[in-house]
Amino acid sequence: FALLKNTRMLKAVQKNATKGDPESVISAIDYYCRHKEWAMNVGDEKGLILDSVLTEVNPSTALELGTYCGYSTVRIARLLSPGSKLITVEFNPAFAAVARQIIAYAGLQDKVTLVEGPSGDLIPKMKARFGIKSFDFVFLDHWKDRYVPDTKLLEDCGLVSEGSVLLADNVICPGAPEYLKYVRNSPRYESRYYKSNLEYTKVEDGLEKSVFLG
Ligand SMILES: O=C(NCCCCCn1ccnc1)c1cc(-c2ccc(F)cc2)cc(O)c1O
Ligand SMILES: [Mg+2]
Repeated sequence: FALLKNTRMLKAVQKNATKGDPESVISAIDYYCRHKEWAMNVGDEKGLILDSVLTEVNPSTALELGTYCGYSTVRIARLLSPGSKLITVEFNPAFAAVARQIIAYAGLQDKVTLVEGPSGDLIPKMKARFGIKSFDFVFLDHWKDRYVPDTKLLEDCGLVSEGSVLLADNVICPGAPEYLKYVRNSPRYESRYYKSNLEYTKVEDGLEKSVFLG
């Protein structure tokens, strides 16, 4: 049933959004998830925080861990400067299939590379495969117990450098307590919590922004 939900979301985008217009794709998904079926997109409220952090960083290379249906992928890619690139990683092929179509519908496919597979295997291959020096911005929104191991992996692979910004979704709900401990206790990060709500609900959640100090 959950997989069918994603195709229903795609249908809602194709029906209600304008092809090539990212804002209308974002609105169509938010409307669908608020009024028809809840889904685990970062959503409109936390999305505004994502937008503001992204605009501040203005990354030339960005990484997203956890594509899902591509909602935050579209939010990020629509704000990238010309020539900037976003790599997004999704483990679930059914999610990835829907995301590709939603990203294409928004007209952002030239800015986005969607890679399918386990983040733990893909991260060490990023430099070789994509010629990435390091990521200026990383959005963590995948399995919450992968936030710490994948952050350590990014450090060990030299994929974050001084000034790189990590932004993590769901640090309260479902929660990523080990991650909060890691970035808040590490002398290598300057961390800040942005209080918000779980997408489309009144439940508390928030985003943690952590600047890598090198
Ligand atoms: O689990 C989440 N995301 C990961 C999905 C799978 C990632 C697969 N993958 C991709 C790449 N590598 C692995 C998530 C969950 C919730 C939530 C909150 C409350 C509730 F009652 C139920 C669910 C809210 C979110 O905002 C989330 O992001
Ligand atoms: Mg999330």
